[in-house]
Amino acid sequence: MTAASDRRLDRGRPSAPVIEVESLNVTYGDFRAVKDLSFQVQRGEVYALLGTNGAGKTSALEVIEGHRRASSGRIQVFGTSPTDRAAVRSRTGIMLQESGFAADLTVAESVRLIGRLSGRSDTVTRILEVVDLTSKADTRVAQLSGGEKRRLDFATAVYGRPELIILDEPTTGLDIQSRDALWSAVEQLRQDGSTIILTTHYLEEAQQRADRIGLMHQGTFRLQGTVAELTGTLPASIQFTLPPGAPTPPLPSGSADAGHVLIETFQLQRDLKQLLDWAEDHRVELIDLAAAPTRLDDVFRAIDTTPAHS
Ligand SMILES: Nc1ncnc2c1ncn2[C@@H]1O[C@H](COP(=O)(O)OP(=O)(O)OP(=O)(O)O)[C@@H](O)[C@H]1O
Repeated sequence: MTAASDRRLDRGRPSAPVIEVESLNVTYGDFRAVKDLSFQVQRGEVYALLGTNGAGKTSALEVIEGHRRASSGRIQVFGTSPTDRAAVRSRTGIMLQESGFAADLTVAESVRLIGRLSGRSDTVTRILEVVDLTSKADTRVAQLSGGEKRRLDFATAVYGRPELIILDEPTTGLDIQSRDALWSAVEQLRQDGSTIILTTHYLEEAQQRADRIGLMHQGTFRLQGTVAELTGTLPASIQFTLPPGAPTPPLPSGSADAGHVLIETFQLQRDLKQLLDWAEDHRVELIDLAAAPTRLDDVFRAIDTTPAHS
């Protein structure tokens, strides 16, 4: 039995979280970049840390990676300290925000080096296929494009199919095909039992791919949960224009300038049905009718007015 199938079989059993963060604080001098952050990532989850620029995402990830010491707090990875290299490093693949490869090594040499440093076993051929750099195996790192360098960074994280994969803005600078390929590779790793934590500024990706999201602003979580839980914090909207002389619709609504009506609702389907039934009964045409569910973008835009919670 392979390690991967072993892990798949294990997934049904309750197990300790892979990452446990309790009251994490990271300070730079007098500046508190991360303030009392608490969360857990369960085995097999894809967890996305989202947030505004400077929210503290990379600072928090660096502590989980073991690259930075927390100013205070309790952080456990696989039930031990992330700085316990012997226990954690060989089980963890990390893609940093910025590449650190020697410019004069070739792509194949770089991957071989990763392999030796990781302590995991894999083949250069397989990894180059996963990150679609087979045709660049003999190209020097200095000659790679920005997107190709990012794919080589991804190779560092997935070499040897680690149990925990930490990705800091993995798809920044990648074209749409490369982004889709990266997400397919992540999905495959997750199916094989890996746990993934990542940061991204592409909200659509997080909406489609993450099991849970932590939304950070100014060092703290403003919201944490599934996409449905996050979008459920704001109302959806129904908009239309009433023809002159039409009766008043049955639902509480916002501005009616020039007959334009905006209805905000947490019960989109129910209220839309009620409105359509009313319009039919009263023979009213709802001009330019549009119903929009709440999107992650809306939640993100409202971040300034969302109170902090730990
Ligand atoms: N080494 C450092 N010394 C001083 N301040 C730092 C240092 N690293 C980060 N900061 C500050 O800490 C805050 C959080 O930075 P961090 O890189 O963790 O944010 P982020 O959420 O990853 O941001 P982005 O989305 O822009 O990458 C920022 O205000 C940043 O300027």
